[in-house]
Amino acid sequence: MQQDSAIHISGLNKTYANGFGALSNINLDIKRGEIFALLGPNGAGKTTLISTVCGIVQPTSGRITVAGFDSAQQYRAARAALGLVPQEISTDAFESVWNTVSFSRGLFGKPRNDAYIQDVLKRLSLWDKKDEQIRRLSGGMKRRVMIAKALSHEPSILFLDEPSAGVDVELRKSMWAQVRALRDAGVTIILTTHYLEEAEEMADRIGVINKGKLILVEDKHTIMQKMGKRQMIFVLRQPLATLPATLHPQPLVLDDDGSTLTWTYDAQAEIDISAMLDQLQAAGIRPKDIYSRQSNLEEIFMELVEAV
Ligand SMILES: Nc1ncnc2c1ncn2[C@@H]1O[C@H](COP(=O)(O)OP(=O)(O)OP(=O)(O)O)[C@@H](O)[C@H]1O
Repeated sequence: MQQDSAIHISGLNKTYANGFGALSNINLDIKRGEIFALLGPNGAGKTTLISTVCGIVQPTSGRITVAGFDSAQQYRAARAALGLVPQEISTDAFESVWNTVSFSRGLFGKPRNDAYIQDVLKRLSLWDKKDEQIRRLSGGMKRRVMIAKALSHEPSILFLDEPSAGVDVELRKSMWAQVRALRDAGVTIILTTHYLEEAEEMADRIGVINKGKLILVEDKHTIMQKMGKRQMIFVLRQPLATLPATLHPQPLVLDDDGSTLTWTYDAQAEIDISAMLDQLQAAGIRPKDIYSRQSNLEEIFMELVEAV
Protein backbone atom coordinates (compact mmCIF):
# COMPACT_ATOMS: atom_id res chain seq x y z
CA MET A 1 0.00 0.00 0.00
CA GLN A 2 1.26 3.46 -0.83
CA GLN A 3 1.94 5.73 2.13
CA ASP A 4 -0.26 8.51 0.81
CA SER A 5 -3.26 6.27 0.04
CA ALA A 6 -6.64 7.33 1.37
CA ILE A 7 -8.16 4.15 -0.05
CA HIS A 8 -6.36 1.02 -1.13
CA ILE A 9 -8.18 -1.67 -3.09
CA SER A 10 -6.53 -4.89 -4.17
CA GLY A 11 -7.83 -7.90 -6.06
CA LEU A 12 -11.44 -6.85 -5.53
CA ASN A 13 -14.14 -9.05 -7.09
CA LYS A 14 -17.89 -8.95 -6.72
CA THR A 15 -20.24 -11.59 -8.00
CA TYR A 16 -23.88 -10.98 -7.09
CA ALA A 17 -26.06 -13.83 -5.76
CA ASN A 18 -27.54 -14.36 -9.23
CA GLY A 19 -24.05 -15.16 -10.54
CA PHE A 20 -23.49 -11.80 -12.25
CA GLY A 21 -19.87 -10.66 -12.05
CA ALA A 22 -20.10 -6.90 -11.40
CA LEU A 23 -16.44 -6.24 -10.46
CA SER A 24 -13.42 -8.09 -11.72
CA ASN A 25 -9.97 -7.84 -10.11
CA ILE A 26 -10.05 -4.14 -9.22
CA ASN A 27 -6.76 -2.69 -7.99
CA LEU A 28 -6.81 0.99 -7.13
CA ASP A 29 -5.14 3.50 -4.84
CA ILE A 30 -6.88 6.78 -4.14
CA LYS A 31 -4.33 9.35 -3.01
CA ARG A 32 -4.92 11.46 0.04
CA GLY A 33 -6.17 14.94 -0.84
CA GLU A 34 -7.03 14.31 -4.48
CA ILE A 35 -10.26 14.58 -6.45
CA PHE A 36 -10.72 11.27 -8.21
CA ALA A 37 -13.49 10.89 -10.79
CA LEU A 38 -14.84 7.44 -11.54
CA LEU A 39 -16.33 7.33 -15.00
CA GLY A 40 -18.19 4.56 -16.74
CA PRO A 41 -21.28 3.90 -18.80
CA ASN A 42 -24.55 2.73 -17.17
CA GLY A 43 -24.15 -0.59 -15.42
CA ALA A 44 -20.33 -0.47 -15.51
CA GLY A 45 -19.99 -1.14 -11.77
CA LYS A 46 -19.44 2.33 -10.28
CA THR A 47 -22.10 2.05 -7.59
CA THR A 48 -21.03 -1.51 -6.77
CA LEU A 49 -17.45 -0.33 -6.32
CA ILE A 50 -18.43 2.57 -4.05
CA SER A 51 -20.80 0.31 -2.12
CA THR A 52 -18.09 -2.25 -1.40
CA VAL A 53 -15.76 0.48 -0.13
CA CYS A 54 -18.53 1.87 2.09
CA GLY A 55 -19.36 -1.60 3.41
CA ILE A 56 -22.88 -1.61 1.92
CA VAL A 57 -22.08 -4.49 -0.45
CA GLN A 58 -19.94 -7.47 0.63
CA PRO A 59 -17.05 -8.15 -1.77
CA THR A 60 -16.70 -11.73 -3.01
CA SER A 61 -12.92 -11.48 -2.62
CA GLY A 62 -10.19 -8.90 -2.31
CA ARG A 63 -9.09 -6.37 0.26
CA ILE A 64 -10.01 -2.75 0.92
CA THR A 65 -8.44 -0.37 3.40
CA VAL A 66 -9.87 3.05 4.16
CA ALA A 67 -7.62 5.58 5.91
CA GLY A 68 -5.46 2.57 6.85
CA PHE A 69 -8.37 0.56 8.36
CA ASP A 70 -9.38 -2.79 6.91
CA SER A 71 -12.96 -2.40 5.69
CA ALA A 72 -13.90 -5.92 6.83
CA GLN A 73 -11.98 -6.36 10.07
CA GLN A 74 -12.09 -2.73 11.23
CA TYR A 75 -15.44 -1.86 9.69
CA ARG A 76 -16.50 0.86 12.13
CA ALA A 77 -13.24 2.80 11.94
CA ALA A 78 -13.15 2.44 8.15
CA ARG A 79 -16.76 3.59 7.82
CA ALA A 80 -16.21 6.55 10.16
CA ALA A 81 -13.46 7.82 7.85
CA LEU A 82 -15.97 8.03 4.97
CA GLY A 83 -18.75 10.41 4.13
CA LEU A 84 -21.20 9.31 1.44
CA VAL A 85 -23.40 11.70 -0.51
CA PRO A 86 -25.96 9.53 -2.26
CA GLN A 87 -27.65 10.38 -5.54
CA GLU A 88 -31.08 10.74 -4.00
CA ILE A 89 -31.90 13.44 -1.50
CA SER A 90 -33.03 11.64 1.62
CA THR A 91 -33.74 13.75 4.69
CA ASP A 92 -36.61 14.56 6.97
CA ALA A 93 -38.33 17.40 5.10
CA PHE A 94 -39.72 18.96 8.28
CA GLU A 95 -36.44 19.03 10.18
CA SER A 96 -34.18 22.11 10.20
CA VAL A 97 -30.83 22.17 8.47
CA TRP A 98 -28.97 22.49 11.77
CA ASN A 99 -30.78 19.56 13.42
CA THR A 100 -30.42 17.30 10.40
CA VAL A 101 -26.69 17.82 10.17
CA SER A 102 -26.11 17.62 13.96
CA PHE A 103 -28.20 14.45 14.20
CA SER A 104 -26.13 12.81 11.48
CA ARG A 105 -22.98 13.48 13.50
CA GLY A 106 -24.58 11.82 16.53
CA LEU A 107 -25.27 8.67 14.50
CA PHE A 108 -21.53 8.15 14.25
CA GLY A 109 -21.20 8.44 18.03
CA LYS A 110 -19.26 11.69 17.76
CA PRO A 111 -19.58 14.16 20.64
CA ARG A 112 -21.41 17.41 19.94
CA ASN A 113 -19.25 20.04 18.27
CA ASP A 114 -21.25 23.11 17.33
CA ALA A 115 -18.20 24.99 16.08
CA TYR A 116 -17.46 22.25 13.55
CA ILE A 117 -21.06 22.06 12.30
CA GLN A 118 -21.10 25.84 12.00
CA ASP A 119 -17.91 25.72 9.96
CA VAL A 120 -19.35 23.03 7.60
CA LEU A 121 -22.55 25.02 7.07
CA LYS A 122 -20.61 28.21 6.41
CA ARG A 123 -18.31 26.48 3.93
CA LEU A 124 -21.34 25.20 2.05
CA SER A 125 -23.11 28.59 2.14
CA LEU A 126 -25.89 27.17 4.29
CA TRP A 127 -25.28 29.13 7.46
CA ASP A 128 -28.09 31.63 6.88
CA LYS A 129 -30.45 28.68 6.27
CA LYS A 130 -29.54 26.76 9.40
CA ASP A 131 -32.98 27.17 11.03
CA GLU A 132 -34.94 26.62 7.81
CA GLN A 133 -36.93 23.45 7.30
CA ILE A 134 -35.38 21.28 4.58
CA ARG A 135 -38.63 21.30 2.56
CA ARG A 136 -38.36 25.07 2.14
CA LEU A 137 -34.93 24.90 0.48
CA SER A 138 -34.17 24.91 -3.24
CA GLY A 139 -32.94 21.72 -4.91
CA GLY A 140 -29.35 22.97 -4.95
CA MET A 141 -29.47 23.83 -1.24
CA LYS A 142 -30.93 20.42 -0.40
CA ARG A 143 -28.04 18.83 -2.20
CA ARG A 144 -25.60 20.91 -0.17
CA VAL A 145 -27.38 19.77 2.99
CA MET A 146 -26.64 16.20 1.87
CA ILE A 147 -22.97 17.12 1.59
CA ALA A 148 -23.05 18.79 5.03
CA LYS A 149 -24.67 15.64 6.48
CA ALA A 150 -21.97 13.48 4.94
CA LEU A 151 -19.29 15.74 6.43
CA SER A 152 -20.91 15.99 9.87
CA HIS A 153 -18.77 13.27 11.48
CA GLU A 154 -15.51 14.77 10.15
CA PRO A 155 -14.62 12.12 7.58
CA SER A 156 -11.35 12.49 5.71
CA ILE A 157 -12.84 10.98 2.53
CA LEU A 158 -16.00 12.06 0.75
CA PHE A 159 -17.87 10.06 -1.89
CA LEU A 160 -20.17 12.01 -4.18
CA ASP A 161 -22.40 9.80 -6.27
CA GLU A 162 -23.48 11.75 -9.36
CA PRO A 163 -23.34 15.14 -7.62
CA SER A 164 -24.68 17.03 -10.63
CA ALA A 165 -27.62 14.82 -11.52
CA GLY A 166 -30.52 17.17 -12.19
CA VAL A 167 -28.62 20.29 -11.14
CA ASP A 168 -28.60 23.28 -13.51
CA VAL A 169 -25.38 24.66 -14.98
CA GLU A 170 -25.04 27.61 -12.64
CA LEU A 171 -25.57 25.54 -9.50
CA ARG A 172 -23.23 22.91 -10.84
CA LYS A 173 -20.45 25.48 -11.14
CA SER A 174 -20.93 26.78 -7.60
CA MET A 175 -20.99 23.21 -6.30
CA TRP A 176 -17.75 22.45 -8.13
CA ALA A 177 -16.14 25.44 -6.42
CA GLN A 178 -17.32 24.19 -3.04
CA VAL A 179 -16.07 20.67 -3.68
CA ARG A 180 -12.70 22.10 -4.68
CA ALA A 181 -12.60 24.14 -1.48
CA LEU A 182 -13.23 20.94 0.50
CA ARG A 183 -10.34 19.27 -1.27
CA ASP A 184 -8.17 22.29 -0.48
CA ALA A 185 -9.17 21.89 3.16
CA GLY A 186 -7.72 18.36 3.04
CA VAL A 187 -10.73 16.15 2.22
CA THR A 188 -10.15 13.40 -0.34
CA ILE A 189 -12.98 13.43 -2.88
CA ILE A 190 -14.20 10.58 -5.03
CA LEU A 191 -17.03 11.28 -7.41
CA THR A 192 -18.91 9.29 -9.97
CA THR A 193 -20.34 11.19 -12.85
CA HIS A 194 -22.01 10.90 -16.21
CA TYR A 195 -21.01 14.46 -17.03
CA LEU A 196 -17.63 14.19 -18.67
CA GLU A 197 -17.37 17.94 -18.45
CA GLU A 198 -17.54 17.61 -14.68
CA ALA A 199 -14.62 15.18 -14.58
CA GLU A 200 -12.67 17.31 -17.02
CA GLU A 201 -13.27 20.40 -14.91
CA MET A 202 -12.72 18.96 -11.44
CA ALA A 203 -10.71 15.77 -11.29
CA ASP A 204 -7.02 15.45 -10.56
CA ARG A 205 -7.12 11.81 -11.68
CA ILE A 206 -9.66 9.79 -13.60
CA GLY A 207 -10.55 6.13 -13.48
CA VAL A 208 -12.62 4.57 -16.24
CA ILE A 209 -14.60 1.45 -15.43
CA ASN A 210 -16.35 -0.65 -18.04
CA LYS A 211 -18.05 -4.04 -17.64
CA GLY A 212 -16.66 -4.39 -14.12
CA LYS A 213 -13.04 -3.76 -15.09
CA LEU A 214 -10.93 -0.68 -14.44
CA ILE A 215 -9.62 0.00 -17.90
CA LEU A 216 -7.73 3.20 -17.16
CA VAL A 217 -6.44 5.14 -14.16
CA GLU A 218 -4.48 8.21 -15.04
CA ASP A 219 -3.76 11.81 -14.25
CA LYS A 220 -6.29 13.93 -16.14
CA HIS A 221 -3.73 16.06 -17.94
CA THR A 222 -1.84 12.95 -19.02
CA ILE A 223 -5.04 11.44 -20.44
CA MET A 224 -5.80 14.58 -22.40
CA GLN A 225 -2.23 14.74 -23.69
CA LYS A 226 -1.68 11.07 -24.43
CA MET A 227 -5.04 10.18 -25.85
CA GLY A 228 -6.32 13.49 -27.08
CA LYS A 229 -6.52 14.40 -30.72
CA ARG A 230 -6.09 17.75 -32.35
CA GLN A 231 -7.72 18.95 -35.50
CA MET A 232 -6.92 21.65 -38.00
CA ILE A 233 -9.94 22.77 -39.93
CA PHE A 234 -9.49 24.41 -43.32
CA VAL A 235 -12.45 26.47 -44.50
CA LEU A 236 -12.36 26.43 -48.30
CA ARG A 237 -12.91 29.32 -50.68
CA GLN A 238 -14.80 27.10 -53.09
CA PRO A 239 -16.57 23.91 -52.10
CA LEU A 240 -15.01 20.67 -53.36
CA ALA A 241 -16.98 17.77 -54.83
CA THR A 242 -14.38 15.17 -53.81
CA LEU A 243 -10.97 15.09 -52.16
CA PRO A 244 -8.27 15.28 -54.87
CA ALA A 245 -6.42 11.96 -55.30
CA THR A 246 -3.04 13.53 -54.44
CA LEU A 247 -4.37 14.22 -50.94
CA HIS A 248 -5.72 10.73 -50.28
CA PRO A 249 -2.61 9.64 -48.32
CA GLN A 250 -3.24 12.51 -45.86
CA PRO A 251 -5.57 12.10 -42.86
CA LEU A 252 -7.94 14.69 -44.33
CA VAL A 253 -11.71 14.43 -44.32
CA LEU A 254 -13.97 16.54 -46.53
CA ASP A 255 -17.24 17.43 -44.84
CA ASP A 256 -20.60 16.64 -46.44
CA ASP A 257 -21.14 19.97 -48.19
CA GLY A 258 -17.49 20.09 -49.33
CA SER A 259 -16.81 23.40 -47.62
CA THR A 260 -14.26 22.32 -45.00
CA LEU A 261 -11.35 19.92 -44.79
CA THR A 262 -10.49 18.48 -41.39
CA TRP A 263 -7.01 17.26 -40.59
CA THR A 264 -6.86 15.05 -37.45
CA TYR A 265 -3.64 14.13 -35.65
CA ASP A 266 -2.45 12.99 -32.20
CA ALA A 267 -2.22 15.81 -29.66
CA GLN A 268 1.46 15.02 -29.17
CA ALA A 269 2.36 14.68 -32.85
CA GLU A 270 4.74 17.16 -34.43
CA ILE A 271 3.08 18.51 -37.51
CA ASP A 272 4.20 20.68 -40.37
CA ILE A 273 1.46 23.12 -41.25
CA SER A 274 3.34 24.82 -44.08
CA ALA A 275 4.00 21.45 -45.78
CA MET A 276 0.28 20.72 -45.57
CA LEU A 277 -0.58 24.14 -46.98
CA ASP A 278 1.86 23.53 -49.87
CA GLN A 279 0.16 20.23 -50.63
CA LEU A 280 -3.26 21.83 -50.55
CA GLN A 281 -2.07 24.57 -52.87
CA ALA A 282 -0.53 22.03 -55.27
CA ALA A 283 -3.97 20.40 -55.41
CA GLY A 284 -5.50 23.78 -56.23
CA ILE A 285 -7.02 24.34 -52.80
CA ARG A 286 -6.68 27.69 -51.08
CA PRO A 287 -8.27 27.90 -47.63
CA LYS A 288 -9.88 31.18 -46.67
CA ASP A 289 -9.71 30.43 -42.97
CA ILE A 290 -8.00 27.94 -40.65
CA TYR A 291 -8.80 27.09 -37.05
CA SER A 292 -7.85 24.30 -34.68
CA ARG A 293 -9.63 22.38 -31.94
CA GLN A 294 -8.65 19.80 -29.34
CA SER A 295 -10.69 16.72 -28.45
CA ASN A 296 -12.33 16.82 -25.05
CA LEU A 297 -12.60 14.12 -22.42
CA GLU A 298 -16.00 13.08 -23.72
CA GLU A 299 -14.55 12.10 -27.10
CA ILE A 300 -11.60 10.31 -25.47
CA PHE A 301 -13.97 8.45 -23.15
CA MET A 302 -16.28 7.34 -25.97
CA GLU A 303 -13.33 5.99 -27.91
CA LEU A 304 -12.03 4.11 -24.86
CA VAL A 305 -15.33 2.51 -23.91
CA GLU A 306 -16.22 1.59 -27.47
CA ALA A 307 -12.83 -0.06 -27.96
CA VAL A 308 -13.46 -2.63 -25.19
N1 LIG B 1 -28.07 -6.76 -6.31
C1 LIG B 1 -27.72 -7.06 -7.57
N2 LIG B 1 -27.87 -8.30 -8.07
C2 LIG B 1 -27.49 -8.60 -9.32
N3 LIG B 1 -26.93 -7.71 -10.19
C3 LIG B 1 -26.74 -6.47 -9.75
C4 LIG B 1 -27.12 -6.07 -8.43
N4 LIG B 1 -26.80 -4.76 -8.27
C5 LIG B 1 -26.25 -4.37 -9.46
N5 LIG B 1 -26.22 -5.39 -10.34
C6 LIG B 1 -25.68 -5.36 -11.70
O1 LIG B 1 -24.29 -5.05 -11.65
C7 LIG B 1 -23.92 -4.20 -12.74
C8 LIG B 1 -23.23 -2.95 -12.22
O2 LIG B 1 -24.21 -2.15 -11.56
P1 LIG B 1 -23.82 -0.77 -10.87
O3 LIG B 1 -25.07 -0.23 -10.26
O4 LIG B 1 -22.64 -0.95 -10.01
O5 LIG B 1 -23.42 0.07 -12.17
P2 LIG B 1 -23.17 1.65 -12.30
O6 LIG B 1 -21.89 1.79 -13.05
O7 LIG B 1 -23.29 2.32 -11.00
O8 LIG B 1 -24.36 2.06 -13.25
P3 LIG B 1 -25.24 3.43 -13.33
O9 LIG B 1 -24.34 4.42 -13.97
O10 LIG B 1 -26.35 3.00 -14.22
O11 LIG B 1 -25.67 3.79 -11.95
C9 LIG B 1 -25.19 -3.94 -13.52
O12 LIG B 1 -25.25 -4.82 -14.62
C10 LIG B 1 -26.30 -4.26 -12.52
O13 LIG B 1 -27.44 -4.72 -13.20
